[in-house]
Amino acid sequence: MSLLQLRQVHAYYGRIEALKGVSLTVNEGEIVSLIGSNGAGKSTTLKAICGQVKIQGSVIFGGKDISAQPPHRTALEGIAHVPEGRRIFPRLTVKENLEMGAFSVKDKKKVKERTERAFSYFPRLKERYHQPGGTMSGGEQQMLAIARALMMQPKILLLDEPSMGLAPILVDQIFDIIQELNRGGMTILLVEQNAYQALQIAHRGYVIQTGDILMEDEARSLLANDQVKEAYLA
Ligand SMILES: Nc1ncnc2c1ncn2[C@@H]1O[C@H](COP(=O)(O)OP(=O)(O)OP(=O)(O)O)[C@@H](O)[C@H]1O
Repeated sequence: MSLLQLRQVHAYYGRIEALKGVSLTVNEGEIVSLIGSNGAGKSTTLKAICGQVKIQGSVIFGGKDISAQPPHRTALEGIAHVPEGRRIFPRLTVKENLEMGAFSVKDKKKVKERTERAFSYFPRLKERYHQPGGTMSGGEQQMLAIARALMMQPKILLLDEPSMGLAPILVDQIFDIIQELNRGGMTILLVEQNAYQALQIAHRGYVIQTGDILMEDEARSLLANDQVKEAYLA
């Protein structure tokens, strides 16, 4: 069943048309990877979904048109966005960062349960519970950014370049965790420049180029596609 649908979405930064009619679907339980080169419109697609840019066209989530909704509303609908550059609160501890992720949840017991659940995916964060986020390694900060997004118990995770700037061993760990989250039932839309690994863990994928969807297919077909290999997997 389709959880998220973009229908002919156009997005603008002033006069720049960053998305030129993007249509894509994410079904419940899937990992869908959106790949493309620098400036292709990957981050803008995620921003369009969560209401951070002005759009034309429609975004349908769980059967409801959420096109005109601002970010705090789309978050409440169940859309969690982990932006590029892992914007955690650097001076707050891991614990406080996680609590901020669940700011609208008043029941402390629930917050604690969710924290424990996040730690089951990210045991490293448990060891760093009282450490300020900004003093942790890049990989740990990425883990914290994802864990914080999980605190709202979203229906979908939008991940923007989670592997960016990480050492290969940490990239592998992050991709493993993304897969594990998906096995636990989380639906994921993954934006990545690391096209090879992103397609390896995805069910389906889309290729975006200068604001247009160029291709869509099963991830394994995209991995085997000569055009994709030449442009994105070389
Ligand atoms: N705030 C902004 N103001 C003006 N133009 C912008 C802004 N943000 C993005 N753009 C432009 O919109 C287009 C798409 O950018 P976007 O960040 O979505 O690409 P991307 O595929 O995520 O690239 P990258 O991998 O480099 O992050 C680019 O041409 C970019 O220069």
